[in-house]
Amino acid sequence: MKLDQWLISFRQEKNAAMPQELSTPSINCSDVVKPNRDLSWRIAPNLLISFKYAWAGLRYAFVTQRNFRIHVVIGTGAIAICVFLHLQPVEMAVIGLTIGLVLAMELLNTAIESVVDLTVKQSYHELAKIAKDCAAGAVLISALVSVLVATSLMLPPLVALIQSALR
Ligand SMILES: Nc1ncnc2c1ncn2[C@@H]1O[C@H](COP(=O)(O)OP(=O)(O)OP(=O)(O)O)[C@@H](O)[C@H]1O
Repeated sequence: MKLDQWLISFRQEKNAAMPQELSTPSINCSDVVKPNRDLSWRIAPNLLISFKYAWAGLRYAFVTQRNFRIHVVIGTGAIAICVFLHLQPVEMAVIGLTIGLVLAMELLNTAIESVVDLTVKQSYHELAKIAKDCAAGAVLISALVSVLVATSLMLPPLVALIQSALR
């Protein structure tokens, strides 16, 4: 049985089992569940085109989002320092993960901002504020965690290097 058919029969069974005053209005799930994503304006026909769209998203974020550019520069610098300090591969992997997390959060923040702006345009809405503030909060949390991780992994070898240079 297809997913949309299953959802329709599930909802009908659920409504039949409920007292009439508690049952939810019947929704035609085939209007909501679109297995072929009929609501999408365009669907990437193959993997190569999917990568092209993903690259377009990255380029958009880099060109338009100042914070994304700052995080790219800081992340690149952090990787350069890791290489310079000869950190262990696992330490580099952890720092790389946190850099990736921050950049991914920035991209999601940009996506949420765009969807919110598309929905409410230039009008004020309390839910738009919550969505944007929470997305910005997610970026902040990931950035703080990455600073904590980078500091705890880079500081000891950096201090040791400076001390040996001063001797
Ligand atoms: N339509 C809206 N309704 C209510 N509040 C909004 C709306 N648009 C923006 N805001 C408020 O203004 C703040 C800044 O909006 P903006 O679109 O610049 O998001 P941002 O997260 O600060 O952007 P960036 O991540 O690029 O710095 C939001 O965090 C939110 O509090």
